[in-house]
Amino acid sequence: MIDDTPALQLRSLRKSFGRPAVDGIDLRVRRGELYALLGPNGAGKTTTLRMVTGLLAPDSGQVEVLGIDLAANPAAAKQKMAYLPDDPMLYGKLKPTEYLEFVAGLWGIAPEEAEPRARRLLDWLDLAKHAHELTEGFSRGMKQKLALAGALIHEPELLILDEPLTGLDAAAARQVKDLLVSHVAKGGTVILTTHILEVAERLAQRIGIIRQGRLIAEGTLAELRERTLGGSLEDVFLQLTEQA
Ligand SMILES: Nc1ncnc2c1ncn2[C@@H]1O[C@H](COP(=O)(O)OP(=O)(O)OP(=O)(O)O)[C@@H](O)[C@H]1O
Repeated sequence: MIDDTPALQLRSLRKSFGRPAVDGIDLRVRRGELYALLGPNGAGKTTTLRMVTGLLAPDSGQVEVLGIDLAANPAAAKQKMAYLPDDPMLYGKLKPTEYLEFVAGLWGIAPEEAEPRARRLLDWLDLAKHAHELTEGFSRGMKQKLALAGALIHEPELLILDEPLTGLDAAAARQVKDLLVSHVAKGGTVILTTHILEVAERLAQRIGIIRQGRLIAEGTLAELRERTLGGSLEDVFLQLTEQA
């Protein structure tokens, strides 16, 4: 039997901070998909992701991660996903290996299992040569990559990343993009927000556009083009968000 449980299902998700930030979002992301959420500043993207990852309680609506209801079973749902916030927090007095061991410990991963995983991630993200330096001396990009490694240490199926490429140089951006594409190629799922339209255009199978807390359009780039006057993703985006 084919398991068509979506990686993520949102039903009428709402959050208001005095005024609505997320105003009834329904979303379904398939397993094995790379889905990009776009939207102008303040559209509600980060608020949506924070509710998906259990950091913020919705006013109403439902979040289901790989068929698990987040509100009913938060620990099981969180085990399935990783969240990379746009301003990840690290512990400056730890070295990358210590940080990854620490995060692995929080997930209850045995050290003999955590150690090779950490080494693989540090190699992959080209951080191995800094493995024994304190992270307080790291550049923004190095911190971002280490935070990503920390988010991946428990080998989650669903990766949720808020602006993962902001502040990365070309080489680091390439490493992170390769990692995301490889995750999807292995059957995992990635949901990311980005203001870099070219990233969405090149990586995402589907793109969702959020405006004023609502999902106003969704589809492949070709489908979004059909709904508008066409042109580049930038043209399509600006038309859909009425910024053109
Ligand atoms: N903790 C909070 N308290 C009050 N208002 C908030 C809070 N978090 C978000 N908001 C408001 O909710 C709205 C949506 O914000 P959000 O950060 O989700 O937007 P975004 O789409 O991620 O924007 P950006 O692209 O600028 O990161 C904004 O009007 C913001 O000011």
